[in-house]
Amino acid sequence: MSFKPFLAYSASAGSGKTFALAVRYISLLFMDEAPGTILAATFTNKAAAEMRQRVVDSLRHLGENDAFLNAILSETGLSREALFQKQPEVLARFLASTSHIVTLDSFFASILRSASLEIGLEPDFVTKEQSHEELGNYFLQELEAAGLLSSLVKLAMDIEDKRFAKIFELMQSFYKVDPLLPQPKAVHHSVSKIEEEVEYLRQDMVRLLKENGAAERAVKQFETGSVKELFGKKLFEKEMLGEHSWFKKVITPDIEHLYGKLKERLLQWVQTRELVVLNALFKVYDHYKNALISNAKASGVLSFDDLTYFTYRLLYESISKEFLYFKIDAKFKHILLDEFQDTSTLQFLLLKPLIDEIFAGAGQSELRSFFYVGDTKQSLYRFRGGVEELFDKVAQRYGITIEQMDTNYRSSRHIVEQVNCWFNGTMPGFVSQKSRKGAQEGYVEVIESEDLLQEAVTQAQRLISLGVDVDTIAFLVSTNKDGQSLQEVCAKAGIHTLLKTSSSLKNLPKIAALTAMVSYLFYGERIDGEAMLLRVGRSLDSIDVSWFSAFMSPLQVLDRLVREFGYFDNDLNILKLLEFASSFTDIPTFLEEFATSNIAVASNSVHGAKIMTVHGSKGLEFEYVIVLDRLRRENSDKSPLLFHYNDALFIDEILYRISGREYFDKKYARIMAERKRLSAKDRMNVLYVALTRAVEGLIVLCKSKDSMFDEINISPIKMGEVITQSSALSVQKEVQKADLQNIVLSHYGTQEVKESEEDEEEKDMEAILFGTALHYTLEMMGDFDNKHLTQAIVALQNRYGQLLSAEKIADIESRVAALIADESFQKILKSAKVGKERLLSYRGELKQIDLLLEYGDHVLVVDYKSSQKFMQKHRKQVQNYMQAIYTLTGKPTKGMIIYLEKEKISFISLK
Ligand SMILES: Nc1ncnc2c1ncn2[C@@H]1O[C@H](COP(=O)(O)OP(=O)(O)OP(=O)(O)O)[C@@H](O)[C@H]1O
Repeated sequence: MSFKPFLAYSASAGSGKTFALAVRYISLLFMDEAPGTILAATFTNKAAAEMRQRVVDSLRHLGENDAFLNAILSETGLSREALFQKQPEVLARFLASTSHIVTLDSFFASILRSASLEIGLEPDFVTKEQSHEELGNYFLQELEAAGLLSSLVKLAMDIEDKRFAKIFELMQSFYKVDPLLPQPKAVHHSVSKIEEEVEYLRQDMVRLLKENGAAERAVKQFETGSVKELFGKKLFEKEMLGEHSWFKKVITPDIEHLYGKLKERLLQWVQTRELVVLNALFKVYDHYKNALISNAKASGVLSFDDLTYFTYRLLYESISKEFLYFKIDAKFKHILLDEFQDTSTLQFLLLKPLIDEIFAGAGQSELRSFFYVGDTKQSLYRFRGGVEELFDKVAQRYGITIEQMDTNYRSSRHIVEQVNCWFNGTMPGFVSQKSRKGAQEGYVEVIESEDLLQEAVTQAQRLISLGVDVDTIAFLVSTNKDGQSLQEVCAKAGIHTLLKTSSSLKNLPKIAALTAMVSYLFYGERIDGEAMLLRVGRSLDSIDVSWFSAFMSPLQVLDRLVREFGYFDNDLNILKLLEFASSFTDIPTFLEEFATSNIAVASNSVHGAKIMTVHGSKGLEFEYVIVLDRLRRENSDKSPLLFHYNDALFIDEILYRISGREYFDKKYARIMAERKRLSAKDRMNVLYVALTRAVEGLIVLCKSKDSMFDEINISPIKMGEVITQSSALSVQKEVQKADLQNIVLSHYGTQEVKESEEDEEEKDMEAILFGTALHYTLEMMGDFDNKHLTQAIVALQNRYGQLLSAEKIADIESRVAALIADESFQKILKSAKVGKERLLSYRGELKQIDLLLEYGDHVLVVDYKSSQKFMQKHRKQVQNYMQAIYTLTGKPTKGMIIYLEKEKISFISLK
């Protein structure tokens, strides 16, 4: 057994840190640890959901991933036999208990919820960001009630600094780190008194300079109208005035002495001003904080910052540890943390009581463990309080061994080599990675271009034309705005893309077109109907909508539209829209509510190249990555206050930022230099994250001047070739207009897109309905397992509940259950890339393939049938599909008909 209870991995991108975390989690389960005692925290909800899925999948299909299996065997020390013997029990136990695979935020929310009454907060709070406007109002009311509105005005006047205009942001930046803030120091001096002294010194200086015959321009440096103006003079960067060429000839010991005193006084001036400003800010901040707290308590709506603040108060100020454990009904014996380099001090402090508890019990007979992984080269969230220094500090504090991992398991050979080459020597502390044995050659290309957007489109089109599936391409950009620009250009070029911000249902063009059609029918604006008609290749004059009545429910109208125009197209998002519409009785309310809705897009129904920011891509991987240089200038750091953290990672200094202060204040100069170094490091980290996301191919598009890649001395190169597994399988997933004109789409839910000639089979309406519903269930299965079957049956009931009897639904469920329990079926899925309901256009016909399984060297076309009644016809149909796939891919193509009959599942292979 190689299980080390206290361990951290600090390792480069793609070296398997998240993989190791999953292995460790499952190993603990096999070591008989209860799921409820293990806390596994990831950075995003998506990562947490993936981790949960991964645990279930791995427990179900333990034997299918050798690397995973071997790692678990080594961690647990169990034999293969023992492991497989335990598998059903471990899976059952995991599924039956509460697991804690979560984000830190949701974990803190759960702690807070279980004991919130202790701090006067109702446990049914919701977590949601609130608008600045709303918070601003609460804040002003609070200040007014305390008679402090005038101090806010005075503060604004005193500071006369544009950066302070965003006072709420400043207040919020305090609130974010509230427990870490220092007490403001008392003010011992008066600003006006210091200003008077400065003025005397300045006048003396002018007099002395003139007496010594200084040139006019030299004297002028000191002939200023205010202390602020004098403070801003660049000449103060000189330690001694004599170092400045304009004063060299006239310098005397008296002048130099005066210069020193002036600098001293100016430093005292800025420090006193800082204290005055901070004290005023803190006074106002107290009220801001009160406003937030009472608002959160009254409304039951908490922002993420509120969540952290309240949890901190709960853990550190309100209750005992014993009481907390009693309340949260869990005692964690194992903690596993991913992406630890981006953990903030506060987050760590919230976890600390739990970690301390683990170490307090270490050495006793019970197994306890703490494990964290991260890569300080990938820390991107300093601006949100992430402190990479925690990585080492935590290891030191608890005596944890930090281990390295040197092999890259993610990327192809050329990518690993090229990343080594770019960062070796340019990124401090970078250690080259090795490629894993048997890694693909892969592909890397760096292209210089002045029109990055156009080039990105050209490159994506080229990849697609070479057979790359558009779903496997990701564009990485610097900002959301850059992403939007790229999405527009891609849309014009006909490349389907998914932007993170477009993941709300109302932003999907297909759904937007459908709801606009409802709007057209109700309000009569012709333009609203155009988008949908264009998509189905019809015109307003050619459609009959006489069935429409303004008194119909939104659901009825949508349902009718979808049926009339064959719009369903197996799209889960249509179902989501129908579900949403079902709660409205009138059309105008539905349209209004939909316009402001935020309904998540069905995750497995989203197709297209992904567009995301580099920050958003952290921890993820994609087959092909196109990284774009920055399209817009980077915003400069304008924050008016600088926080300085001490060794314990608490804030020990808040510095008022003013240009030129570094000439007077050594500590400030040091902090500014450190900040500059860290910003440069952050920029480098962004490049590192961006360039390490690709599995197979990486294309970098950079500008010839002012490129963000300048820091790693990038230059055009090309290594390797694009080699795709499934050349032409990226056939249109979106129905093209031209195709639609040639075919008649049948009603949604049917598997056959082209309506075939009337024949005996299709006259039996009952059988058609049953067959359609069976296909629909199979189509709704995310994966072929029982969990997904349960979900698919819910979808089936939603859709066909009115049309099918309970008996028929139960029949469908048992047929699909029998299919997924069938070993030979699971065997054909193994090592195949699974495509469901693949739409392809062949010789002017649209074909929809139930299940397309792509293996390394061949393809298998699978068609489901509910009865063997028309076997000959079925064979012909599948052979037809095989021919189409063979022509498109050039790969040997086999066929299979799966008969899902009541009594048995049978498989007919076709060659
Ligand atoms: N020991 C291993 N054997 C085989 N494949 C592995 C192994 N470790 C990791 N992988 C695979 O390599 C890829 C990268 O792994 P993973 O995401 O865990 O890396 P990471 O270190 O967390 O990366 P990042 O720092 O970018 O988040 C994944 O596809 C993973 O399944």
